[in-house]
Amino acid sequence: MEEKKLKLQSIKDTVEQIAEVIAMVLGIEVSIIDQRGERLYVTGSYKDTIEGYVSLDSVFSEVLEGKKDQAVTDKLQSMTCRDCSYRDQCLELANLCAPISVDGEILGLISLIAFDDDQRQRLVDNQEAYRKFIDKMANFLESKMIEEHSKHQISIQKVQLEAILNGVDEGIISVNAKGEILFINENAEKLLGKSEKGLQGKPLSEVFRHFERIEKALKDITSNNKKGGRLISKPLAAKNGKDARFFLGNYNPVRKEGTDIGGILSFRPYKDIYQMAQEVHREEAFVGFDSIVGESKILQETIKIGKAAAKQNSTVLIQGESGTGKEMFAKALHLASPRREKNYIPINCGSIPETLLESELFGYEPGAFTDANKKGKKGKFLLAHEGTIFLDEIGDMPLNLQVKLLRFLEDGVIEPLGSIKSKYVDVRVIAATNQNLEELMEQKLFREDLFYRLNVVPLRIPPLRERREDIEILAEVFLRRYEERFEKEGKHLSLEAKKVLKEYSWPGNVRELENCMEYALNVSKNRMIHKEDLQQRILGDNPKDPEGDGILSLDSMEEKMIKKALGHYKNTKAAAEALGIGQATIYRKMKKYGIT
Ligand SMILES: Nc1ncnc2c1ncn2[C@@H]1O[C@H](COP(=O)(O)OP(=O)(O)OP(=O)(O)O)[C@@H](O)[C@H]1O
Repeated sequence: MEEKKLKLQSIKDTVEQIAEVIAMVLGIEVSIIDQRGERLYVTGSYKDTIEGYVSLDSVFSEVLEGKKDQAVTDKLQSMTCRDCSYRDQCLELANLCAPISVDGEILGLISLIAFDDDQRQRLVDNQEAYRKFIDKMANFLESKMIEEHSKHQISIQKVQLEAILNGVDEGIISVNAKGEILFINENAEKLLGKSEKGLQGKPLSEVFRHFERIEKALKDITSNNKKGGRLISKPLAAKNGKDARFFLGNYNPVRKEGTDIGGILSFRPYKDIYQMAQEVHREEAFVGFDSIVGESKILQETIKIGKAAAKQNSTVLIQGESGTGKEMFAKALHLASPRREKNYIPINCGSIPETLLESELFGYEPGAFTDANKKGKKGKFLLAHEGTIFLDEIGDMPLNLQVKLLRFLEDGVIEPLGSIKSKYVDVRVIAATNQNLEELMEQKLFREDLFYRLNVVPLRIPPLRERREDIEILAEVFLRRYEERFEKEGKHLSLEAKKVLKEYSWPGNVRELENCMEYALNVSKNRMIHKEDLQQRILGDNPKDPEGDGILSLDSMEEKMIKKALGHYKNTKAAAEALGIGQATIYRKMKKYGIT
């Protein structure tokens, strides 16, 4: 953007007033000329007789070019006037000029003009005093021009700043030292459902519920901290009739020379932040094979097989105990495959009731059942068209669906419920199980033909106890993953704690280790995570209560109760019923605590 230059025209009113003041005080006419030689103002009765621009060979041009000093120019004696092309029309007998300049650049001049002999004589006699006076006046015009220029710059900056603030996704409100609203951006208007007009001048406590508490918290931080308090990620509820709108906000005080002169509140809807956090976590959580942590030879070998398998289109059967990372491998296979741009659709065959699994997988036609969605439903296979479907817990798939899956693997077609026609879909299948499929086959619970169709590329994920070298690095990765969430950064494992971790059998594998680190981070009280900060089961059969007071965390209680119920009933359905939770919930919680 071109920066506006300093110009005398921008203070035209002041130019006129100053010219009149000088003329009145000195009794001599005054002309003020700008940088380009235009007479901006002439006092007295000659106003209309004098030409708009000075001639280029006049004494004024010399002053504007910085060639002449400020002595009186007497027309009768001046060489410049003798050669001036305007000489014959010129009515001026003498003049005294003072340049108006800023930072060495001449931006115009003030000229005292004698139109008669009396004025000329006074000019000659008092030139020293007059010169000082018009110099002062020139200085005044200079500072006025600078002031006008800064005002202009500030107004441009204000417009730019408002455009920036209106362009951000957050709501932004600035307040003065009393907490009254000065500015509110367009997004804040939208989020609060109120207009800027209605909000200007109002205290924030009229806009947000319980803002007084926030102000008090701020004061408390400020009184303990010379730099002044800041609030980060504070929950805010905006008053909106009976309803409230919820946000997370940051408040930054604006301070000048140690004094609060106001503050800036920025806020986003709570919902957005939650979604964003989830997305970031998901993104950060997985980028493919590179996210699979572990340096053991056996794991590296498995990754190598996985990478090679990813390039082909063959069906992969991932086998491994619960929590070994089967799902991770499945996702990594998809991301390393030519299908990576298409859908990856995971489905857990064990956590969906048998009656629903068929429609979940293969969908149904419009009007297939009386209480079904009238438009029909696309099954996971159709959603995964050209991509990958991950059939987790394949060992739990009921036999009738095993037939349908086999049909797909053999002919590439599926049959949605209620349809008489088969549909062709292009889907790569990755299946996983922590069960022993050979045993299931012996018990006739798993079809042999399906097994061989699935097991084209077998991938066995080794349990953690077979790759103890990975334990320390995995533990470290999980500590770093959770430390931000719990705001407990820089924690490390003591040598003793590492030893315990390495010796433990890890029946819940990596998931159990992950939970163990989350727990340890939670309970540890100093920078080092000691062996006492680890869960009791990891410490051994007869561990000491780390707190010594018999109090368990709610998570530990939950884990204990689930184990007790499972031990007692020997099946998940009955255990879930006894605990008063659904079957999907007990599966989720079993997964969480690494219970197999
Ligand atoms: N090598 C690894 N590096 C990093 N994280 C891992 C690794 N292996 C497993 N995990 C983590 O452990 C947890 C369990 O992994 P995942 O769900 O893939 O296991 P799973 O074998 O599919 O379990 P289940 O059989 O119970 O479904 C996840 O949070 C995953 O991020």
